[in-house]
Amino acid sequence: MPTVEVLLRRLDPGIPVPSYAKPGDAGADLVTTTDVRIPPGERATVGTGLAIALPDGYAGFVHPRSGLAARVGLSVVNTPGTIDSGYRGEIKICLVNHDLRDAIELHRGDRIAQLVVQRVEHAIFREVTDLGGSHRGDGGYGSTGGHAALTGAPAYETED
Ligand SMILES: O=c1ccn([C@H]2C[C@H](O)[C@@H](COP(=O)(O)OP(=O)(O)OP(=O)(O)O)O2)c(=O)[nH]1
Ligand SMILES: [Mg+2]
Repeated sequence: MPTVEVLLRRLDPGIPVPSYAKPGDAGADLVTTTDVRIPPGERATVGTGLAIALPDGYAGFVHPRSGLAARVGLSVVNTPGTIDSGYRGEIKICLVNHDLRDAIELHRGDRIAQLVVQRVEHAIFREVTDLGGSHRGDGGYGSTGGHAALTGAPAYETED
């Protein structure tokens, strides 16, 4: 895995420096600094106790952890949260409980999301009147079919 140095401050010295659980992992786990209870369907913003300085040309993306998502319905409201290279404040995470029945109890130090550091580029937007042709053209929003149907409707549209 290629690496990039990211300057980091621990605003909360009791919180570990983020680390990758396995050598090929894309995300380094982030923890909550506080205990929090998220009722069904509600959200809560928690601190991670970390501030970073990403190099120019990089951004951080805060993704949910799939195990917690599948097990209890925990996700990130604005997934993936975008950490700009110029941001020096505490990385915060806006969590959401997608479960409709049970609250989620989180405790200080629990790993609740993961930070993916990626290269990014700025576009130079050049306005034109003709974008040129492509195979897809302007077909979007399910134009290729195969999307799930609502209850009672056929799974695939038929030609007749
Ligand atoms: O999950 C997140 C998302 C963002 N941020 C911080 C870092 C980021 O650089 C800054 C701004 O994020 P964003 O641009 O997504 O939010 P905004 O609502 O557009 O705020 P702003 O007007 O400050 O850009 O907030 C976090 O700590 N956690
Ligand atoms: Mg913004």
